[in-house]
Amino acid sequence: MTPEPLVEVHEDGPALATAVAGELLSRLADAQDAGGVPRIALTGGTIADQIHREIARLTPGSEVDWGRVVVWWGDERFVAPESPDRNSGQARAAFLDAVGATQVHEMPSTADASDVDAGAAAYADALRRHGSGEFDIVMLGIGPDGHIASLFPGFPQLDADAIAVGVTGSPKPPPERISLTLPALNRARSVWFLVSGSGKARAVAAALGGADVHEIPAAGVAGREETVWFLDREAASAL
Ligand SMILES: O=C(O)[C@H](O)[C@@H](O)[C@H](O)[C@H](O)COP(=O)(O)O
Repeated sequence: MTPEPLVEVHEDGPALATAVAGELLSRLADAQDAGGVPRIALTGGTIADQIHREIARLTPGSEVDWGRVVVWWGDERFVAPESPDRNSGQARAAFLDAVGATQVHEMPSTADASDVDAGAAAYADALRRHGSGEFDIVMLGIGPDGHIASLFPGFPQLDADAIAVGVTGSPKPPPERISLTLPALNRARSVWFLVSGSGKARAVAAALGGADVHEIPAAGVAGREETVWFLDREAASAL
């Protein structure tokens, strides 16, 4: 039985980004102090980018050695490696390069795999090889429709039991994506939802209210030890 989700509300997006970045650095430092090499999965999106930039700003004042953090993604757009749409490219620009992250496992691009399903299979193999099916922290944005990663309402991938899946016809452009599945995401010790803005308020309330996962995919994700909803006031306004 996973513990009840925690809800943390911050004034606005910038305050939310600072709080999440600070909490992440604190958790990573604690894990490293205990001799661990923490494994995290990043997400894409607007608030995630703000959080990433705060991580870059706050890291110099932290004890975190980013060379001893293993970085994965929960989802990625299946586009050319240099495309500005790539979640990994955005994260590298926002903080990974600046903080010196070296154990970074990007999801395949169109240059790495013949198609989106082959890319998903390759990422699943990489996760199995590195034994990192057990993430310490998975971070997830959420769409107005309740999607998380690239798992969208009504899509068959919501019922997949593979580690990673290809997605085509995404309602959020670009259309082709690779995503971890619900079983893979739910193997995380901690799941953090990162949500800013009134446009997500209905989805947040529905997910916390026990909506059907096929209607609100966010309702189907929980950490084995912890689930935290990091919200700003607008995103929390329907609770
Ligand atoms: O690749 C993606 O698009 C993301 O992983 C996606 O799941 C995102 O996190 C949400 O759509 C929220 O995005 P915004 O924060 O930009 O609304």
